[in-house]
Amino acid sequence: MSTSRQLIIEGIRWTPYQVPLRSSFTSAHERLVTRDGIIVELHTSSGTIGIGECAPLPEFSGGTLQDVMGCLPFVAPRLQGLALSDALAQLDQLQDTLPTAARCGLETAVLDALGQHYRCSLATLLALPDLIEPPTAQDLAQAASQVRTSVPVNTVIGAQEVEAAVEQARQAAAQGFSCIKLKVGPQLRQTVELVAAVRAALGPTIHLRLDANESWDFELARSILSSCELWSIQYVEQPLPRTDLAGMAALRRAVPISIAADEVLSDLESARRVLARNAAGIFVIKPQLAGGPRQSQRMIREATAHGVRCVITSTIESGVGVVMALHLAAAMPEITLECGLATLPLLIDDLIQETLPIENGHMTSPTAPGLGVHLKQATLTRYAGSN
Ligand SMILES: O=C(O)CCC(=O)c1ccccc1C(=O)O
Ligand SMILES: [Mg+2]
Repeated sequence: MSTSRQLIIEGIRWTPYQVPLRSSFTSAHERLVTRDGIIVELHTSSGTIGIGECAPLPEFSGGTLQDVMGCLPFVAPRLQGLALSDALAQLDQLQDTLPTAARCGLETAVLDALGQHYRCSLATLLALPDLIEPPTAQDLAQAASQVRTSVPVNTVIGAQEVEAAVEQARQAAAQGFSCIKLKVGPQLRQTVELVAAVRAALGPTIHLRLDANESWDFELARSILSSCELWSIQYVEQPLPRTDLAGMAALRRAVPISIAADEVLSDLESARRVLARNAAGIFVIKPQLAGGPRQSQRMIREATAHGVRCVITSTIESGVGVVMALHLAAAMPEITLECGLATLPLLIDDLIQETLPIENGHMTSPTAPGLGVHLKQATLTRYAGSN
């Protein structure tokens, strides 16, 4: 196997996009109408192109789209001329100076090119014990054998009137989803009514999870979750503000429902703080916000070592970012719960040529080299943003 050392980064291009959602999507944070992000294309000396996506969520962490746009002209030249493996090391070194989504997009593009070079999927690359170069054919076969072919996913239902949410939940169950996540807000009666109605409509076996996106305080959380105990909730994401680690830890003791950390997880350090405070039983890992697939892997391994289970989710980005997260989920045996990756149908267009079907509540990571997906250039041009 030839080493990737001969493979040099010749240039990096980036294109901002703004893709409308099919219909607006509401959480306790905001009402999302369009999704903005940046597609990165990395050209190598062998003529291959690696792609990646930067799609920050400013209300979470890691900066704004403008922050990412602002840093790319400075980072790109520092990667240019480097071998792919040196570029990964360089990104690690720059880690603290880059918005996490920038690091995520650049790292994805490097790994996509690396996977194409070794003719293995990104999932296989991520399942290697180490990215020591070059992996032998046996290393790659061993890693490939650990990759799951199919990843169970949940669907997510935006905050809305009970009747409409129940109808969407019915449709999701009919499509084969066995896990449904409901976005909820700071209303006690409406939330309990919603959970009861969805549970009644779906029967006892579907997994139901809630996402409060920080909109509750301790007493409201205790009331809602105590009232929902009967309806069997898999877990609730970020019930309390991200700063309230003590409240999260106390809530875990006060209610018999698992508490998941989401907004509070902005990097490895924040994950360590949550683990140290015993503030969550589950981690929601968004590779865009964690700083890319490899940083996500570090967080997932530390969490797992502490008995905390992890879920990988999208940030409602395009197919480029979602397929990266799907490869990550497929590569890691630690990931056993349903992942929040069924979000491409929310967008008018996913910007990729391939389709990533959701069948019976599962998604399959591509086996083609690298990410295994390619940009629809004309569509990217059509949705090119003005950022
Ligand atoms: O988890 C999912 O099913 C989809 C991902 C999701 O809900 C989400 C998407 C964009 C921004 C925030 C969130 C969130 O989990 O809070
Ligand atoms: Mg969440």
